[in-house]
Amino acid sequence: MSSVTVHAPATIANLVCGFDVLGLALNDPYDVMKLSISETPGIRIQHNDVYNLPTIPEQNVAGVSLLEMMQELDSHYGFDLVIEKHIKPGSGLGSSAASAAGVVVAANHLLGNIFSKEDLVRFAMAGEKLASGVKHADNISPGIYGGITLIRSIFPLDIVSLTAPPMYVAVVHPQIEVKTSDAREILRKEVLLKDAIKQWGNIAGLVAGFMKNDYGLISRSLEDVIIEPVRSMLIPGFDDVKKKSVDAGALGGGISGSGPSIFMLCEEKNTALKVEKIMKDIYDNTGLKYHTYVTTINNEGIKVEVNNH
Ligand SMILES: Nc1ncnc2c1ncn2[C@@H]1O[C@H](COP(=O)(O)OP(=O)(O)O)[C@@H](O)[C@H]1O
Ligand SMILES: N[C@@H](CCOP(=O)(O)O)C(=O)O
Repeated sequence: MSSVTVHAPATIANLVCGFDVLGLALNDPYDVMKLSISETPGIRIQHNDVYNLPTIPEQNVAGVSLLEMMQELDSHYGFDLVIEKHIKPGSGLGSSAASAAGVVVAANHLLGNIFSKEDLVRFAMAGEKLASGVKHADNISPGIYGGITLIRSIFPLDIVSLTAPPMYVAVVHPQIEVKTSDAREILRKEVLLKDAIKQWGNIAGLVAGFMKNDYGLISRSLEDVIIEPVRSMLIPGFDDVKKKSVDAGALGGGISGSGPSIFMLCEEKNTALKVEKIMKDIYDNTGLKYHTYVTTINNEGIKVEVNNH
């Protein structure tokens, strides 16, 4: 039986102004998944973690993504999947996307890389639909392509890999659960033209800032006038973290995905460490449990290791 082990990274969707269109992959944390291909049909899932997630394939985002892929295969293979989750579900760090993207990358490897990266995103979006009710690709794409990606269009898929200057990312994950489906439900369905103009100026500015290695432009563009004012109300300490981090020299930041995690981009490692300290001080005062990370952008994306038996 052949098997591979993949490291599926956490991802930060939206990158403040780019709701559903921008995302980046992180070097830490990541899930570890072992996938084996066998001649016994069906998908068998085991979770070696503390999150009590469903193991029935149709209820697990990894199972649903793999089923989507299997519909396009002629042969009737079976798969055994062991998931060791380190990215807490409902963290805003792309926990569901890590499972959905990780499993299709692993299966593609076992099948001889017959599918393109774009195909893999298409399969994994079925997992995101299960988790959040909507097919969005802003977490899955950076996992599969690595680095920072722009989803110019979802139907049909048009994914653009962006380059960016080196940056450090400080993240705080307050231990409250915000389900992506709930955090989407509370959003207004219409936007004012004046807000839309600000928002698309910021998205264009952020993409240009990444591509031109222009930290000043990146910093000025990290502003969200549409989603953040609504969702930030669900996150205790949000305004404080953001203001004090920017005062300490962070380029800017905001809600990671749909929250509750908050991220800050920094040019220097020292600044990211200062921001982490600010995050810790603020959450120590709230009494909420939390976890922090200081990490960098993962340009490689999901890492595949072949297991030798
Ligand atoms: N393999 C899986 N990994 C993570 N979440 C899963 C998985 N399978 C099903 N889910 C469900 O998906 C939801 C978590 O997704 P979501 O709210 O988008 O969190 P996140 O922001 O961390 O991705 C939870 O309801 C969880 O039960
Ligand atoms: N664009 C989505 C991203 C959700 O990310 P997650 O990490 O919270 O699953 C949204 O903002 O709803």
